[in-house]
Amino acid sequence: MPVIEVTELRKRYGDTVAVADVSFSVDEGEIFGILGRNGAGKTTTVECLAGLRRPDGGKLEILGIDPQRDPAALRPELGVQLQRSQLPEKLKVWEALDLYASYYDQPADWRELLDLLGLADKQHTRFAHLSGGQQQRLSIALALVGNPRIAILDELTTGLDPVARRDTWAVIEQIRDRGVTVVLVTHFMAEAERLCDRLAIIDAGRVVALDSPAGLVAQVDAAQRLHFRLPADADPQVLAEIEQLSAVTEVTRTGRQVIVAGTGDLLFAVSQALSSAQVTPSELRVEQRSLDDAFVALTGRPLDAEESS
Ligand SMILES: Nc1ncnc2c1ncn2[C@@H]1O[C@H](COP(=O)(O)OP(=O)(O)OP(=O)(O)O)[C@@H](O)[C@H]1O
Repeated sequence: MPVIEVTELRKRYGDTVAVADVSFSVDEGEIFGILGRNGAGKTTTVECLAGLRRPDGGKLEILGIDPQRDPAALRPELGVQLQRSQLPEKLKVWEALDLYASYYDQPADWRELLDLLGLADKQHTRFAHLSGGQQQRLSIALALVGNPRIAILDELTTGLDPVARRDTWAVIEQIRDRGVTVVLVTHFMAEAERLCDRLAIIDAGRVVALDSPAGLVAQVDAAQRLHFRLPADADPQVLAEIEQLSAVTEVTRTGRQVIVAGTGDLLFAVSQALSSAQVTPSELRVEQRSLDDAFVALTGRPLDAEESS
């Protein structure tokens, strides 16, 4: 059952169109990802969802509530952790949680949240003395302290080291296991692939694809690639024959190293051609298609190299 419905959302800032046309729905209990490059319109989309920005057009419903029309009804249902959230440096962890809990009629037990997030021993630590990962985990606790049914988490693991990032992923899975629906904004491919049940890829303010990570990969008819090494005495004519196969789109040779790109039954067709020419290749491997390939095929460009790991 959808708990969030976004229909033809539009938002511009002056001449900049941040969101041109975004539609998606989020089912109860899932981790729904919004993946895209910097500036794609992800934050604007979730800020509109959270009622923090007024859309120029389109329709938004969270649990049947319009965030602009009835923000008071939405507040107890929605926990929001936005990018660049900062707390006063001297505020202690327990003070922040106690303060945020006081905003709600039926807050969660924040001590339990501290346990869940591995911050129990940091209760009396000031915000400025927490590590980046601990600050992020505190921001998740603050988003959950109102006992929301839905949590929006924006660029949660940006700036974290790989260990802290993986710890945070485990926490998000635990939150989902507690029945909270999670909307996760990210520009990390691995994060989207690992965590999200479904994923909207947003590019230049539009949804260009929406499916499970595996479904997105399967949608893309990206070339399969076979890599192998020819034996020193191989007749080079075999590559000309491989090039003629209907499954093959391209053959690239660098010294004895060969890459064959193609579709369909590529592995079978190439193996047969090699075998009938009595050529036994070494180091044969098939390159799997990935979410990165799907992203490139759908948007025309990769995520920046340093961002996609
Ligand atoms: N307050 C604002 N005023 C003017 N332009 C803005 C404002 N906020 C965002 N933009 C612009 O709108 C576009 C979409 O920005 P948005 O922050 O929604 O994208 P994003 O996908 O979340 O990117 P990032 O990951 O960098 O936050 C960008 O071109 C951005 O520069």
